[in-house]
Amino acid sequence: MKVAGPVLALGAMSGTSLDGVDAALLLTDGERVHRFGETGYRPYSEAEREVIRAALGRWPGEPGVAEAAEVVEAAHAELLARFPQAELIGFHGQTLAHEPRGRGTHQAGNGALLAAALERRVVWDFRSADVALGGEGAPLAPFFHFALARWLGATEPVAFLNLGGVGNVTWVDPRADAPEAEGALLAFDTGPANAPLDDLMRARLGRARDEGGALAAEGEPDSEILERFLSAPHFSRMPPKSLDRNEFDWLLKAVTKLETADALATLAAAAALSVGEALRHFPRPVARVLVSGGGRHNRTLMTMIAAAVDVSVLPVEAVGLDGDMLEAQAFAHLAVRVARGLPTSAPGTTGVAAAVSGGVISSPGK
Ligand SMILES: Nc1ncnc2c1ncn2[C@@H]1O[C@H](COP(=O)(O)OP(=O)(O)OP(=O)(O)O)[C@@H](O)[C@H]1O
Ligand SMILES: CC(=O)N[C@H]1[C@@H]2OC[C@@H](O2)[C@@H](O)[C@@H]1O[C@H](C)C(=O)O
Repeated sequence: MKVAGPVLALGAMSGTSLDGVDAALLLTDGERVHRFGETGYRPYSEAEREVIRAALGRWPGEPGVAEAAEVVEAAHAELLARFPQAELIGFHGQTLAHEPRGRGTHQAGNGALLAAALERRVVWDFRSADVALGGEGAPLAPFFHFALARWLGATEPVAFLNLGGVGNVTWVDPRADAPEAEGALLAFDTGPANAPLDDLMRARLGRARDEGGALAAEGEPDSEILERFLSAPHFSRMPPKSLDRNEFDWLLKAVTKLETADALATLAAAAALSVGEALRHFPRPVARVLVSGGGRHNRTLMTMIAAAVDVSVLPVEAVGLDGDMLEAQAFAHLAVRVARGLPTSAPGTTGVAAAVSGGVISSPGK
C-alpha cells in the first residue's frame, strides 16, 4: 500500500550494545523530516540481555534464537504500545548475526507478530533485500542522514558518526538531488566502538560500561596492540563495508594481559583510530563530524577521536538533534520510504548493485 504526504511513523531500534529498545516518533514523507516527536526507551533486564547474548552469532532455527526473538518481540510490544498515535511502525529488530558475504544477515523479531499485537502496519526485515542484491545490508541510517543534512540546512558536505556497539559513519553531500543519486552518500562501519569496552567492563568489573570513560582516562593505550589492530583487513578494504559485532573479538583477547585502565584506554584508542582511518576515505573533506550514539557520552573516547582527526567533532545535540534516538528515528524514516516504494540503500551506502527499497510490510490482518 502506498502512502502520500507526511506520516507519523514510529521507529524502533534494538542496537548491538544490547542495552535496550529505543523508539521515536517522526513526522516524515520519507524525503523530508517535517517534525521530531516523542521518544521512549525500554531497557532489557539482565535476564533478557543474557537470553539475547546467548543467541549472538546464531541463525534462525539454531538453539536460543527463538527465545531471543520472543524477548525482542515482547520488549518492543510493550514499548511501542505507548505510542497509539503512530500510523506506521519501522521495526529493526535485534541483529544476532551479520555475514553479508556468507550466510546473510539475521535480525531477531518477527514484524508480522508485532503488526498483529499492535494493530498497526509494521515495516521490518530492512536489511535482507540489500544483502540479496550484493550489498552489505548495513549501515542503513545514511538515507536518514541525508534528510537530516537537508533539515540542518547544510550546503557543504557533512559527516554523521554513530558510536554504538559498532561505529558507523556517513559522508553526505546535501547538494545532491536525492540520497540514491551518485555521489550523494558514502557510508560504512568504521570499526568497533562501545561493544568491546562494555564487554571488558562486564567481564572484569561486572559493570555495564565505563561511565564517561573515567577509567579509560586513567590508562595508557598499548601501541603494539594498536599497530596490529590497524593492520586488520577491515582498514584496507574500500568502503562501503560493514562489520559483525564480534569481528574484533581478537582485540578483546589481546588486551586481557593489560591492567583494566590500560585495556580500556587501548580499546577506546582503537575505536578512535578507526574513525581517523574512516575519514581518509571521504570523497571530499568535511568541516564537521556530528556524533550520535552512546559513545558520545564517553569523554575519553570523544577526546581521542578529536585527536585522531583534524575537523571539529561535535555531539549531534550541538545542532539540535537527539543523539540517543537518531537510529530509532532513522527506522521511522526508512519505514515511510519503504511504504512509498522509495530506496533505502544505494551503491554508496552498502555497495548494493543498484538502489533498492528493502523491508517487508506486514499489516495487522495478515
Ligand atoms: N554515560 C556513558 N558513558 C560511557 N559510555 C556510555 C555512556 N552512555 C552510553 N554509553 C555507551 O554507549 C553504548 C550504547 O550506545 P548506543 O545505544 O548508541 O548503542 P546501540 O544503538 O545499541 O548500538 P549500535 O548503534 O551499534 O546498534 C553503551 O553500551 C555504552 O558503552
Ligand atoms: C548489521 C547491523 O545491525 N549493523 C548495525 C550495527 O550497529 C551500528 C552499525 O553496526 C550499523 O552498521 C548498523 O546499525 C545502524 C543502525 C545502521 O544500519 O545504520
